[in-house]
Amino acid sequence: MYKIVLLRHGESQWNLDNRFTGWTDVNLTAEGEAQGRSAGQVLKKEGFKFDVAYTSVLTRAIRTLNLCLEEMSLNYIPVIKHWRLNERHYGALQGLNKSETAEKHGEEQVKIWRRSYDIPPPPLEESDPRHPANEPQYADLPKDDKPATECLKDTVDRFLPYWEVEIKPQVAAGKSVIIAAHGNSLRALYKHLAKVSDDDIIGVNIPTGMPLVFELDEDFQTTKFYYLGDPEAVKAAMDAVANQGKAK
Ligand SMILES: O=C(O)[C@@H](CO)OP(=O)(O)O
Repeated sequence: MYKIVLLRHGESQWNLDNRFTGWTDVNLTAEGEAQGRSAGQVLKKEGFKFDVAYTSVLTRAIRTLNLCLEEMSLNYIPVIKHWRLNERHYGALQGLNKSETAEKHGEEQVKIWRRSYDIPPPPLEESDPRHPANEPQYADLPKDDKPATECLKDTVDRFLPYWEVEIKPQVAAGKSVIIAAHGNSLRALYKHLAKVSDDDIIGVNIPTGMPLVFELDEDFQTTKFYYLGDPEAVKAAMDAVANQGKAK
């Protein structure tokens, strides 16, 4: 049996401001830092130890992972950063307030942009400084890999090859793995591991800073998955994420 841990980054400044974030590289709030540390404490208490960690190239996930590993006295393990674990690109919505967008376009439209499987938000122009074509950390990426926007399906399509080719072989080789990433990039992996349908993934919300454990059999079929922590707090945090797209 294999066990892997998925960890969404702690609260970011734009989570607090309720703004669409995507590939925007915002930092953690003090609360987000505390969530990263508390995830590490819970994992340590539950007896988890990791051999290797994967994260995105975005500060909020990298720092959450580092704070978590520090609490676990695991600063020494390899941390592999890859853009394929980045948050779903939110296109031209990046930077906008979610409630204000719901007031302007309607809650239903915002829910489609936030949670539908295959409808992407409006794209960024390639000339926009926020487009990955204009950001130095993505200079080496082939042009076709630099998104102007993404729906969840696009995120699945770029995350799963990395899971299959890089992460899964490590797990199969007996390494204990933690993946620190983002609400929607983790929904992409969750959808695959928990075999959630395109329709049902709309209802899945992943809270910040709460370790999510997947138990897998030898064939990498999920036998069980659960959050560590108080179930009521987990439920309240999931509902809070869902409600971010409501008009005020
Ligand atoms: O803004 C974002 O990038 C994501 C995660 O914070 O938000 P949402 O939950 O609305 O998909």
